Formats: sequence, C-alpha cells, structure tokens
Amino acid sequence: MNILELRDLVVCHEGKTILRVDSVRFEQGKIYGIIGPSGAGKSTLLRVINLLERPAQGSMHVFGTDVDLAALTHAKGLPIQRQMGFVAQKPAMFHASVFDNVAMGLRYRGVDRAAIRPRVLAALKLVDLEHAAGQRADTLSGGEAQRIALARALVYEPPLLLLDEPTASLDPHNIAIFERVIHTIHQTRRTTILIVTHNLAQARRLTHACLFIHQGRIVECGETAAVFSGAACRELQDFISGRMIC
Ligand SMILES: Nc1ncnc2c1ncn2[C@@H]1O[C@H](COP(=O)(O)OP(=O)(O)OP(=O)(O)O)[C@@H](O)[C@H]1O
Repeated sequence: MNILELRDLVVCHEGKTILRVDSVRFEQGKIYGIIGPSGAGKSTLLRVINLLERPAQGSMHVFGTDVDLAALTHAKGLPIQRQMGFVAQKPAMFHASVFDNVAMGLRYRGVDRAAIRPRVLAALKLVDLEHAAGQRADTLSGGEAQRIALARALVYEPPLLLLDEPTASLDPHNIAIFERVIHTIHQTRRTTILIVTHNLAQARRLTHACLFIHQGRIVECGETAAVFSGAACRELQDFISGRMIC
C-alpha cells in the first residue's frame, strides 16, 4: 500500500526549475534513501512533502487524501503536516528543558496532560537520554541535541518520518544510536521513513529502496541492493563509485 505519491511536481526558484518529478510512490512501512550530489534537489523534495515549501505545480496523495500542493492553504495543510515527523541536519532547540522540547509536539496536538509525561519519557528512553529530561536543551552536545530532535519527531508517533541529512554532523557513536532508533521504530511501528543522506554506507545499511536525484530529476530508483550492485545509469554508477562531484 502506498502512503505517499507525488505527481507532476515542479519546483522553481528565481525563475529556474530546480525539481521536476513526474511521479513517485512510497510504500507504507519501507525506509527510502534519497541520494544524489549536492544541489540536486534532495532537501527540496523533502521540504515539499513536509509542506514547508510550495511548488509551482503538483499534487500529493498522502494518508489517503489528495492535496493540490500549489493551492494548499496553511489551515488545510496543518493536519497533514502534523502526521509527519521532520528532522533537519541541524537541531534547533527551544530555550527550555529537554522534557519540554520533546513534550511540545504533544501539547500542540492537544494530548491529555496526564498522558504527556510517560510518552515523553518513553521517547527519551528510545534515544538513550532519559536521564537528561531536566537538563536545559541549550546545554546539550550537538549529538545529544540531534537525538532530542529525533525524540521530538517520534513522540507523537507519526506514520511518516522525514530525515534531512540527520547524521551529517554526528560522530560514529551518535550515528550508531540514531540508526538503531530508526531501525527500532521501523520494526515496532512500521513507520515509513525517507532519509536524505550523503553517507552511502548508511543508505546501504538502513534503507530498502533508494532514489537517486540528479539535476532536479529522479534519475533512478529501486531496491537498495539493486541500486548499489547494478545501477543502470552512468551518473549513478559514477556517483556510487565516487567519480561524480556535482
Ligand atoms: N530558496 C531558494 N532560492 C533559490 N535557490 C534555491 C532555494 N532553495 C534551493 N535552491 C536551489 O535549488 C537547488 C536544490 O537545492 P537542495 O537544497 O534541494 O539540494 P540538495 O540536493 O539537498 O543539496 P545538498 O546535498 O547540498 O544539501 C540548489 O541549486 C539550490 O541552490
């Protein structure tokens, strides 16, 4: 079953088309890697899906609803956006405790006060930071802050999780924790996960399927093992072997 489908998507900036997607589908419960050179349009794709960026045209079928992306209002988009978790490369912490940072998403969604505490503590436990609940979020290390950003995205159990280079600035220890959490929530919740990554070893470890974006187009997509062992297009072969730099 598809959880997400994009059709006839065109994204422009300053009169230039930076992303064009005729059609792409994402199956529920799978982990997808989005790979490609710098400036290819990977983050733009994720931002459009998360309704952070409005395209010139395009439609999205998500959670069983059809959305005209170019015409969508903030009010109509909000309930859709609230079913998605998003983690960016750099974690932005609110000036509050770790607990309050993670609880925020539940409070916005009107979750009962009594239910918030156990859910926040469970999310913190998932990222091995239960002990930091009372700490001020702005005193966390970069790796810890990114794990809190993940806990904040997971606490309301979104069916779709969007990760934009989430481990690009992390050390191997924090990367291992981050990947373990992704693996766990995929196993236990069947969360659909889209991860933009420059770390090809990570894409191989974590994902079931990969999309290769080059110059604003999805040039190739398929099962991860097939993408890495038998890429059809020359650009992807060059990218995987480290020959492509832009
Ligand atoms: N707000 C904007 N205004 C103008 N150009 C933009 C804007 N946002 C993105 N672009 C351009 O669109 C292209 C795609 O950007 P995007 O961030 O999606 O690439 P990316 O594949 O995620 O790159 P990276 O791997 O370096 O993060 C780039 O050429 C970028 O400069």
